[in-house]
Amino acid sequence: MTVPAPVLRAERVTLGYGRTAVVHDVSLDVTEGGVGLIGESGSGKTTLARAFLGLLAPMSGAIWYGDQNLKKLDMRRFRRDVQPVFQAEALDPRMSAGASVAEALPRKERDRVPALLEKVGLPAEVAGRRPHQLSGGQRQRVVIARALAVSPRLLILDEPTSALDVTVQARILDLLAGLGTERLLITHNLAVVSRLCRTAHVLFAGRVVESGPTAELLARPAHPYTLALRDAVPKLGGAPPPARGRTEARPAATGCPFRLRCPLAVAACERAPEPREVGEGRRAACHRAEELLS
Ligand SMILES: Nc1ncnc2c1ncn2[C@@H]1O[C@H](COP(=O)(O)OP(=O)(O)OP(=O)(O)O)[C@@H](O)[C@H]1O
Repeated sequence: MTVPAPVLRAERVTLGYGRTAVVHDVSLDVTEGGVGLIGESGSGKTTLARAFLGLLAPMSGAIWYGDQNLKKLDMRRFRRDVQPVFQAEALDPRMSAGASVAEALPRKERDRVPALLEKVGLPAEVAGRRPHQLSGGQRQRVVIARALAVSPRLLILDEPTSALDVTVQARILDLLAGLGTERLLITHNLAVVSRLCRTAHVLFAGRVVESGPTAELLARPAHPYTLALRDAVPKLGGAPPPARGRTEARPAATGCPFRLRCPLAVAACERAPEPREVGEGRRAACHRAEELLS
């Protein structure tokens, strides 16, 4: 079986602001079937997404689009191929939904607005309304229609449903799943990743601590941080999950960054674990991954 080439690839990328690195030595491929970046606030998800969009140059390492380094790429073409889907709050409050979508289209293609609105499940009359006259779900659909206007190859979605209530969220996820456009999804919501991404990468303190097929990674985490994230999801009607480790502790500056919060930490964790293969298609940066998996 031939493995399709990744759409985008981060190769040993370190990213930061000024001289401060916040994403460290990350390698990951954006492959077919949807890729999710999971992690708590401040773990570096948006920073990595900005680098994948060509908005932030790596301090070291490289981002590849096919066989081309983003640094040397014709960005006009790239910006059509790889589209961000921002949160609906980014819509211009003075513009109607139709005008917002039309703005993203080349002038001679502006008659495609009704078809694009229909594609994202919006009735034609919505075109004349401004953002405050739309529901949260409708606003998010307008944002998606804008991104689809240039027929992109890949969507980079940053928390596309976090501002929406659960039923609206489910309908937007159905819409995204049915589009057939490749996606890189950034979220702290594991249910969203399960629905839209075949592969998931878990980020902690700017490092990928675990990667693998989403279903297996969530069913049987190989890193204690993935386990903590999974078990922190409140179950409807269930008791709150028991606290694991010290959730308030900052990432450790030396050794494994998760060790001060980790219920499984041992002396060996003072030495930083390298990411390594821990099963088919699975990698984890934890000295105790095999124990956790068994
Ligand atoms: N423009 C900036 N200047 C300086 N530091 C920044 C800037 N943007 C983000 N950071 C820092 O980089 C780190 C990673 O932030 P980032 O926004 O990538 O995290 P995140 O995982 O996307 O978080 P969230 O889920 O809250 O959006 C944080 O420590 C943050 O404070």
